[in-house]
Formats: sequence, structure tokens, C-alpha cells
Amino acid sequence: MSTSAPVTVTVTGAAGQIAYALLFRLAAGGVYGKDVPIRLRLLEVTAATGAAEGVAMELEDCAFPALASIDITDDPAVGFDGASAAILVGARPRGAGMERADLLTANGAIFRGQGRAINNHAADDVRVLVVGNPANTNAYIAQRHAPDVPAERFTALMRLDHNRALSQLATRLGAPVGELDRVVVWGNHSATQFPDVSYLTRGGVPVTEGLDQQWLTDEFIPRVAKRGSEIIEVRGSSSAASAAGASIVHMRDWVRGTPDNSWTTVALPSKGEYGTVPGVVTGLPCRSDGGEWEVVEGLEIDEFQRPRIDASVAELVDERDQVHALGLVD
Ligand SMILES: NC(=O)C1=CN([C@@H]2O[C@H](COP(=O)(O)OP(=O)(O)OC[C@H]3O[C@@H](n4cnc5c(N)ncnc54)[C@H](O)[C@@H]3O)[C@@H](O)[C@H]2O)C=CC1
Ligand SMILES: O=C([O-])CC(=O)C(=O)O
Repeated sequence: MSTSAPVTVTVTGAAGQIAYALLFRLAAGGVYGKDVPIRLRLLEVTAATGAAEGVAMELEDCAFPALASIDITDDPAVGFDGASAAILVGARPRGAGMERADLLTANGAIFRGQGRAINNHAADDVRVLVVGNPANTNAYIAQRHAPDVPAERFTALMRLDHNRALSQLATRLGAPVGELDRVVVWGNHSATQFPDVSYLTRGGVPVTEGLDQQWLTDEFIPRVAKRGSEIIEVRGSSSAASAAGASIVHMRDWVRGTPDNSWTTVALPSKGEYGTVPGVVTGLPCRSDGGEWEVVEGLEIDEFQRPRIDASVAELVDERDQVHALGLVD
């Protein structure tokens, strides 16, 4: 039997596609481990609380030993009350032909209200992961409405991009994906992102062969950056299980630490690291010791990387300016 204190975890968009893949892994112990009891709070719009009730019934039917309780609400003040983790999935997904930034007007307001509710009601140790698109700028909006929460507790999901990059590289190199490390995806979770193999290792050894520049520029970078659109075209709706899986490992690594000498990609409010623009929520190479994310320091940036990082960060600055112009952030 578990002796740990229960942790309150809030998931928004609980009746949606991603949540349907996420909640069961969370309740099974995928983030905190099997021995830490979880109190789940499901936050949905009023019209979808009935469907969230159905998901809760299925969660009950799994009899997960670590699932202590489930509450469903349409009120952010209740939903985030005492939350130590807040996974903000609830938002409209894009359809074919849309870019994620097209969702800014539709979804931005959600994150203003939720940022305020997190500020006023969440636990002091709250960790926030924004999944709903455009994820980086939604995280920026939420963070700016939560002045009492340390800025670095607001993150956006770029682990899916990171995992997509690892998988493409594993196929190209004929390597087990678990042997590869030190990939980073800089910038925005958008088509401008820069999946970067400059520091790639296989089994701890730098990879110097098998990845020619032409393949990287013409195939790898655009393939990873446009994978979300490719999934929408082929599947008919946006990535769900892979987004849920990435969310679980993002939170797991944050809470329980990244493996020794390993790193991952996290979108965090920039402090100006690697020439990025302070404040915007950008993909950076990060490690965790189970406390806070720490940006990996001391990497060299060359003339191939610089303009690609700058272009994606410029898009984040543009989105930031748009949300200020829309009145979503003062
Ligand atoms: N960052 C990433 O890597 C990825 C992000 N996404 C994004 O995640 C979001 C969710 O995707 P899906 O689950 O497929 O969408 P979905 O449409 O299946 O589910 C979204 C759910 O959010 C709920 N919702 C809407 N407004 C809400 C609010 N104010 N409070 C609480 N719940 C609210 C809806 O009622 C719906 O049940 C989309 O914006 C999508 O673009 C999707 C894949 C990857
Ligand atoms: O592309 C989308 O709209 C959904 C998403 O963020 C992804 O799959 O990376």
C-alpha cells in the first residue's frame, strides 16, 4: 500500500481525443509512479462535462491502485484548486490547411482565464504543461496572468517534436531509438521549428556519419516540422496518442528527473539563453533533477543553426505581439 501523500493533477479538455489517451497513463502512474496516489480534476466546458463523466467511469473501471479520486468541473477555480500539476489540453485543434497560429484568436482567451485561476488557486509547487495550440504562445498568455507563480513553472509541449526527430533519426541511422540522445528542437511548436542534430549522440558517442547535410536540410527538418500537418492529412484529425505520450514523459521527466547525462526539449519562458528573446516560450535543451527544469549551458551555435533559431524565435515574438494587440495580455 502507498504511503505517499496524494497529488492533485488537473487535466483540461478531459473529454477530448488527447485526454482519452493521456488520462489512463496518468492514472496508471506514468508521471508520478505507481505508488503515488493521484487526485484527478477534470476541467471541461459545460457542454462536455457529460462526456467527461463517461471517461471518469472508464477510469474507475480500470481500478488503478494509484487513482484516489476523480472530480469533474466546468469552473477553473475549482478545477485548479490545490493542483500540483496542470496539463492544459483543452483547446480547439486545427483542421487541414490551417497553421497552428490560426488558433490564436480561438484559443488564446482560454489561457488568460486559466492562467489567472492557476495563479489564485493552484498549489505553491504547481507545474504547468500547455498542450493546446498554439502551445508556446498559450503558455506565454497563461504565464503572464500568473504573476505569483515562478515563470519557469509554465512550459509548453515540444517533446512531441523532440520524439518525432528521434524517431526519424533512428530510422535513418538504423539505430534503436533508445541509443540516441542530445537532440533539441529550438523555437516554436510550428512549421518554423528547428530540429537540431548538432549534438546528437548514439550510445554516448557523437554521431559524425550517416546524416548528410542535404538530407538534414531537405528532408529531416521539414519532415519533423510538418509532421503535425502530415498526421492531420493522413489520419483525418490531429495527433492524439503521440501527443498524450509526449505529455506523460514531459511531466515524468520534470517530476522524476531526466536520466543521467541525457537531455530533452522543453518550451520554457526564455531568459535570453542562446540569443533567444526573453519572455517568449521557446524550445530549449533541458535537464531536470526532479525539481525545476535547467537549460543545458555552454553549447556552441554555428552559422547553420543561428538563422534557423532566430527565425522561429521571431515568429514567437510576432505571436507575442499579436496577443498583446488582441488585448489578451497587457
Ligand atoms: N503541443 C502539441 O504537441 C500538440 C497540441 N495539440 C493541441 O491540443 C489541443 C487538444 O487537441 P484534441 O484533444 O485533439 O482536441 P479535442 O477537440 O478532441 O478536445 C479538446 C477538448 O477541449 C475542451 N475544451 C475547450 N475549451 C475548453 C476550456 N476552456 N476548458 C476546458 N476544456 C476545454 C473541448 O470541449 C474538448 O473536449 C488542440 O489545440 C491541438 O491542436 C495536439 C497535438 C499535439
Ligand atoms: O499539428 C497540429 O495541429 C497538432 C499538433 O500540434 C501536432 O501534431 O504537432
